[in-house]
Amino acid sequence: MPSWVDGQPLEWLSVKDRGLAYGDGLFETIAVSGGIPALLERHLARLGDGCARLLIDLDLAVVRAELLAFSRELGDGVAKLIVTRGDGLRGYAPPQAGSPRRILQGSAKPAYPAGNAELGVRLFPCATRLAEQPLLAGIKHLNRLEQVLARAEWQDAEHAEGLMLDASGRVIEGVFSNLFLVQDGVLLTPDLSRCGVAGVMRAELLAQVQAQGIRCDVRDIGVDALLQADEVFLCNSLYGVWPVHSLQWHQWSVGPLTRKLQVIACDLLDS
Ligand SMILES: C=C(O[C@@H]1C=C(C(=O)O)C=C[C@H]1N)C(=O)O
Ligand SMILES: Cc1ncc(COP(=O)(O)O)c(C=O)c1O
Repeated sequence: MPSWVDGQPLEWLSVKDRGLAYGDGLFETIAVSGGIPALLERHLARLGDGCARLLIDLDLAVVRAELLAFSRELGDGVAKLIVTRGDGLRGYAPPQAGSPRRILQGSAKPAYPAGNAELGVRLFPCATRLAEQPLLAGIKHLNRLEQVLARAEWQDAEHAEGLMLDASGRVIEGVFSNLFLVQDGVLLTPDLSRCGVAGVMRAELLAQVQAQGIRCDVRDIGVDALLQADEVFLCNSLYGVWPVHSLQWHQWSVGPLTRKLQVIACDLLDS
C-alpha cells in the first residue's frame, strides 16, 4: 500500500514531529473507490476548519492535488491523511514559522460484517466520557486517547460500536461514528459544540435531509431521549450508515428513515 510524506513516497518521518510529540495536528480518513476519494470537498472543508482553529498554515490546494494523485495510485481502499504542525523543539510553544507535514497512508477498506448494515449493530455502553472543550469540538485532531480508552473497554464481536457520553451525561456519538435518532418522524443528532467529531458523513446526511424537506434538529440529547427513539443509527465516511438495534437491555427496530439515508450514504461511497 502506498505511503507518502509531503508528496514523496516515504515510510518514515522526523522524530521532531509535533504530531508525534503532542498530537499537534489533524487527520482525515477517506474512502477511495475506483481511484476517486469520496466526499473529498467535505473532508477538505473540515481539515481547513481545523487548520484555521489550530493556526496551522496549510495550503489546501496542495492537499487536494496530492489526495487526487494518491487516490489514483491507491485505486480502492482508505486514504488516511495526517497533517501535523511539523518539526519543533521540546516544549509546547508552537514554532513561529512552522512547516506543516502531510502524511498519506493507504490501506484496504475494513471488512465489516455485512450484518452491521443489514441487521444493525449492538452498542457497547462506554464508561469513558468525552471531555468538554469547545476550542477543539468538532475538529478531527490527533488527540484520540478518549477513543482509544473507550475502544479498549470491549473485545467481543457482539458489540460493533460503543456509545460515548460527555462528562455531563449527554449522548454525543459513537467511538468512531456519529449518531442520529428518529422521533415521531423528526431526525435528531447531538450538538457537538462542546466535544465530539463533526463527521463528513453526518454533514452530508444533514444537507441531504434538509434538501428533501425532512426536519432535523441538532441539539442536546439525553440517554432517556435515545431510549425512547423510534430509530437509531450511526454513520461515518467509511461504512456509511449502520442501524443500531440494541444497547444493553434496550432494543430498536430498523426504521424507514434509517434505510432511506443508508441508501444515500451507500451511493455516496460507491460513486
Ligand atoms: C480511527 C480512524 O478513523 C475513524 C475510524 C473509521 C472506521 O474504522 O470505520 C472511519 C472513520 C473514522 N471515524 C483512523 O485511524 O482512520
Ligand atoms: C470520534 C469520531 N467521531 C465521528 C467520526 C465520523 O466522522 P466521518 O464521518 O468524518 O468519518 C469519526 C471518524 O473519523 C471519529 O473518529
